[in-house]
Amino acid sequence: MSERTPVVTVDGPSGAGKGTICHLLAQKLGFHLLDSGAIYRVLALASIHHDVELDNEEAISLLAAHLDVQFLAGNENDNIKVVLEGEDVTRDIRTQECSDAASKIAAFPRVREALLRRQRAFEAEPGLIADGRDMGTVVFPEAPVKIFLTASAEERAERRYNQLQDKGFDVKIDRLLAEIIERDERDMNRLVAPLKPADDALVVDTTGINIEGVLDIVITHIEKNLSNLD
Ligand SMILES: Nc1ncnc2c1ncn2[C@@H]1O[C@H](COP(=O)(O)OP(=O)(O)O)[C@@H](O)[C@H]1O
Ligand SMILES: Nc1ccn([C@@H]2O[C@H](COP(=O)(O)OP(=O)(O)O)[C@@H](O)[C@H]2O)c(=O)n1
Repeated sequence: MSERTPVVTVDGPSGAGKGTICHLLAQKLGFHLLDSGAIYRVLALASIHHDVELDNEEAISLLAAHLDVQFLAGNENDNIKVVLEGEDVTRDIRTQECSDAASKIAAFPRVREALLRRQRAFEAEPGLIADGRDMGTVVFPEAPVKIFLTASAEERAERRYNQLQDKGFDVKIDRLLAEIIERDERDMNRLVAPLKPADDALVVDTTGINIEGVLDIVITHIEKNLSNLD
């Protein structure tokens, strides 16, 4: 990693608000954005499309090395468009099936290794906001600013429920909560790059704090730690 490019890492469990806060930060600071979870989700979908069993580490790491994915900037309020092998999969990668599959394949060391360079290539001037589980611990360990967002599982399930309902998905809150707890366990207990705060991360429990409140806390921390912001 170059010493000059400012990288802000934002890690944490599902529904903690990483994506939301990272979009707002990238807009405010004019930085690039890495949604690393989307890469794991796309790889999971590619595995399903190619009929690769989700326990086949070798085949999935091979797919990872050759993954044909593009992240295309939408218009200002739009999310980034995700294109896998020429097909728009922006919506398909957000299903519960894909979340579950992503967290299963993300536990394989060779899969993570195969995706490392692709993630680091997002680092570019004037700066990068990196959203994920291991951004501060593994992918950008020298980042000058690290944040770890969390919230109670119940609140995260409720946020996810409202979000998926707004997008027109038919979901049940009990199932979402169970899925979030199961995914947290798998992400926190895997042998490589487990979900945990970096030693030098600011940990923010966002339970009961609205998006604006969280953004204030995070911006204050960034301003204190990135000296060259205007
Ligand atoms: N602090 C917050 N309070 C209430 N809702 C939130 C908060 N942060 C995010 N949300 C909402 O919760 C949902 C999940 O947030 P998201 O940013 O996708 O989480 P993550 O990327 O960590 O999984 C979104 O609909 C978002 O608008
Ligand atoms: N840096 C990352 C990002 C995601 N992941 C995996 O990919 C899954 C989906 O990530 P995501 O960030 O899109 O998930 P949500 O927080 O949006 O629910 C996670 O449950 C992790 O298992 C990972 O292992 N490492």
